[in-house]
Amino acid sequence: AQPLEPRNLHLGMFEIGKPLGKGKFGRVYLAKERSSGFVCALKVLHKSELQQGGVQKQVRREIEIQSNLRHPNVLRLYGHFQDSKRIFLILEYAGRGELYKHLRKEHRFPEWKAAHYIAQMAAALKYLHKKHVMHRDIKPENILVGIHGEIKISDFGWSVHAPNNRRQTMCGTLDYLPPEMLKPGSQDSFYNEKVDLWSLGVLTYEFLVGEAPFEDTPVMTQRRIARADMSIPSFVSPEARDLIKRLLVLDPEKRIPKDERPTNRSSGSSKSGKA
Ligand SMILES: O=C(O)Cn1ncc2ncnc(NCCc3cnc(NC(=O)Nc4cccc(Cl)c4)s3)c21
Repeated sequence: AQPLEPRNLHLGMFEIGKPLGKGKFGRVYLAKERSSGFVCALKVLHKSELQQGGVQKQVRREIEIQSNLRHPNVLRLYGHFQDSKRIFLILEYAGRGELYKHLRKEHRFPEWKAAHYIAQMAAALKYLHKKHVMHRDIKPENILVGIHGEIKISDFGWSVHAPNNRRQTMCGTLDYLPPEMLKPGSQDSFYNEKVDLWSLGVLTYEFLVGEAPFEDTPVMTQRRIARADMSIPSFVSPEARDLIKRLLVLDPEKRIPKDERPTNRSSGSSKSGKA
């Protein structure tokens, strides 16, 4: 049954549990819907802070986009409600919390674990892109881990329908920004969901190496991104190196191209273009 069926959702319906974390715009709590016992995560957003941040429209868009998404590797947004001062997002609870905490603790993932995670990310992105939704903020901080170790892309606060030429003032790290979002050429420079494939390449690198490929001072990071200037350590396997190199391509249309002809390289195997 849909435990959160009634449209008149309100705070009194929930027993609030431990705090799960606090983001830039609000806190997240473990919560249980009283009548059904349904466990979820409740994100509390203060309208005043959203106004100050000028992000109310983004929250509305996130709710609209994410309410229609159903995929095992995309964190569910079950519903939302508000009172005079706050907006509440009713989210799927991810039992093993934030992926970046696991990454920092382990420094970097062994290839079997990184491959398992990147395969799930690729499946989630394939699903999102088929619906012409681009996330635009893929990074370890926006990936959660479920109780069975499966990963969930979360926080669609920056997601939009593709294509898009809106200039968003980015906050947070530049490390994951694709070149086409760094300095859009002319005003009508559109970018599309391929931006997520660049970020997937950065994520693959960071899982395997333990730091982002273009990590540097902000100015240098932008310059290195614009040139796809990175070096891959020798302990990274040839297969992983190949995947990173196929994702961190400056031309968005050349990232993991769909109908790639196997290159007739003399040495090495020519792999199919399948992502
Ligand atoms: O991650 C943690 O801190 C702790 N944690 N641990 C377990 C767990 N299980 C589920 N959710 C968690 N956290 C909430 C993740 C989010 C999902 N969707 C969001 N959307 C959003 O913040 N939107 C938003 C806000 C303000 C402005 C704008 Cl523009 C958009 S946040 C969990």
